[in-house]
Amino acid sequence: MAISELQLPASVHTHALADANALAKALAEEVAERLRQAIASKGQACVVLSGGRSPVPFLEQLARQVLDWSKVTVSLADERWVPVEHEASNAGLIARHLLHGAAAKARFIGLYQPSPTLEAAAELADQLLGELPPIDVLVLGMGDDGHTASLFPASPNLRQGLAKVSERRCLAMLAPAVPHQRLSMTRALLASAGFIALSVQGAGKLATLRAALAAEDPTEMPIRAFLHDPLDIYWCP
Ligand SMILES: O=C(O)[C@H](O)[C@@H](O)[C@H](O)[C@H](O)COP(=O)(O)O
Repeated sequence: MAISELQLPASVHTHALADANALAKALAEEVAERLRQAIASKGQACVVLSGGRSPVPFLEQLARQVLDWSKVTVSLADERWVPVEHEASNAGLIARHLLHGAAAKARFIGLYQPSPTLEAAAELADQLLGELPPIDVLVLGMGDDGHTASLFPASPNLRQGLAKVSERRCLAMLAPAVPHQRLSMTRALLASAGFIALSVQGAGKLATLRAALAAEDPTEMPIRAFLHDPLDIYWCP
């Protein structure tokens, strides 16, 4: 099965790449070009990235791109509520695979905050994200259950997290897999991005996308919140 077989809305563009390295390179080049354009027109650029396992080759390719990283703000679509030293930290992932060499000059705004409770940490992150410039580029991943960022089906706060209009930028979420406690940018903030890419690999994720396209309720599969607006899907077998 290939991504071209999906019945996608006209606003969704697909990029089918031969393998994970080709996808990483193509997506990194697209993201870098859009960041250069934002810097040229506004003097600054903001990119919001997702964590997980698959983004590593993309992050390494992005770190190699030639652009004025001192004018770029990098943030995270979501975070596991663990310190940056923890192996599951998305901030740690970004530090290891993107923010080195020239890209170390970028400003990073993370979501993790030490706090007595997850809810209080989300409120702190929400305030900190008040400093986030307009998002030029957002790169989302997607879980097999149709979650994206840390907008997980059945999570408390999910309905608030999926609201099209929201004062909140960040909410506490619960994932079915450890680390359960997550912090997620809200749909309202994520959907404000100028360019949104969804990076997915393998037949399983294609099957998830097919299921997501077969119904409308985003509380069942939160990725649905992003499939009916402009979106570029990068896929490889
Ligand atoms: O913190 C996270 O885990 C991510 O932000 C999450 O939303 C990720 O994008 C999906 O789980 C897909 O992960 P993979 O791309 O590694 O399968």
